[in-house]
Amino acid sequence: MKGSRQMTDASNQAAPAGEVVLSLKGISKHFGAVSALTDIDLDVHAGEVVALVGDNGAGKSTLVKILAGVHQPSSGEITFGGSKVTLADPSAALSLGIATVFQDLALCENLDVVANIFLGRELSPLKLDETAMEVRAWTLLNELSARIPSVRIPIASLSGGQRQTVAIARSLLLEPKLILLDEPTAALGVAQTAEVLNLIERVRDRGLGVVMISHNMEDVRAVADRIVVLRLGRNNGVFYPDASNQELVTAITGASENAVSRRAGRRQAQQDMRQEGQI
Ligand SMILES: Nc1ncnc2c1ncn2[C@@H]1O[C@H](COP(=O)(O)OP(=O)(O)OP(=O)(O)O)[C@@H](O)[C@H]1O
Repeated sequence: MKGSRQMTDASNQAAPAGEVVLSLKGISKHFGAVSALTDIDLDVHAGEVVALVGDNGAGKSTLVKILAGVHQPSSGEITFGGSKVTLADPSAALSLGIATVFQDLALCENLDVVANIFLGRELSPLKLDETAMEVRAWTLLNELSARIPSVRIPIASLSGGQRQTVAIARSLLLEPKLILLDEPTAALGVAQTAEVLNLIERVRDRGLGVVMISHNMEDVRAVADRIVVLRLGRNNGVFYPDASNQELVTAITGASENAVSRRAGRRQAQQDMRQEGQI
C-alpha cells in the first residue's frame, strides 16, 4: 500500500496531544466457528478522535461491543487509564469511564430532553429534583453549544441531529474518559451532519478520547485525527485524514482495482477532459 502518511506501527505515529486512554493488544473474538476479530491492536489518546472504518462485516460493531462490555473478547488485553481491565458487562464499562452511544440512541420519544439525559440517573430519585436536573441539562448542552430549542420538549419533536446531540450529552453525564459513537451521522442531512461533527470536536476538546464508527469517508476525514481500518476482522492500516480516497478504499476493500476506484478514475478522466475543453 502506498502513502508515506500511512502509519503502520506505534513508532511512526505523530505525537498525540494526550496520554493513551485505551490500549487494545491482540484482541480476538470468535462466535462459534466465525472469527469476527483476530489480533486487533488499537490505541486511543485523550483529546483524539479515532475513526473506525471497514466494510460490512469487518468487525467494527463487535469491537465497539467489546469495549462497551456487551461482548467478552476470546483473547487479548484491554488497558484503560493505565490499568488492565475486564469489561464484564455494560455497567462495568460505564463505571470505568467508557460511554457508548449506539445507533438506536436508546432515547424515549415521549419524554422531554431533561428526562432523557437523566434517564435512570435521576438526581435524588426518590424525590425528583426537576430544577437541578434542568439546570444541569442546560449547562451540559450549552457547554457543547448544542442547538436544542428547549429542554422541556419531547424527543419526538427533535430532528435526527438534535436527537444525536441529546444522546451524546446523556453519555457525558457520568464524565467518561472515552466515548464510543456508532455511526453518529448515519441518516442525517448535510446541516445536521455538520452540527454533529462540530459536537464531536467539542467532546474531543473536553479531553475525551472518541472512537467513531463511520461508513462516510467525508465525515471521517472532516473530524478524525486518525483513521483505523479493519478488514475481515483484522487491522489493515492506520491513516491520517489527508490519506487519499484511493488509499482508504484500498485498505478497506483489500484491492486497488475495484468498483469504487474505477468509478473515481472515470470521473477524474471526465473532469480532465472538461478542463481541457475536449467535452
Ligand atoms: N452475535 C454474533 N454471532 C455470530 N456472528 C456474529 C455476531 N456478531 C457479529 N458476527 C459476525 O462477526 C463478523 C463481524 O461483524 P460486525 O457486525 O462486527 O461487522 P461490522 O464491521 O460492524 O459490519 P457492519 O458495517 O455491517 O455493521 C461478521 O462476520 C458477523 O456475521
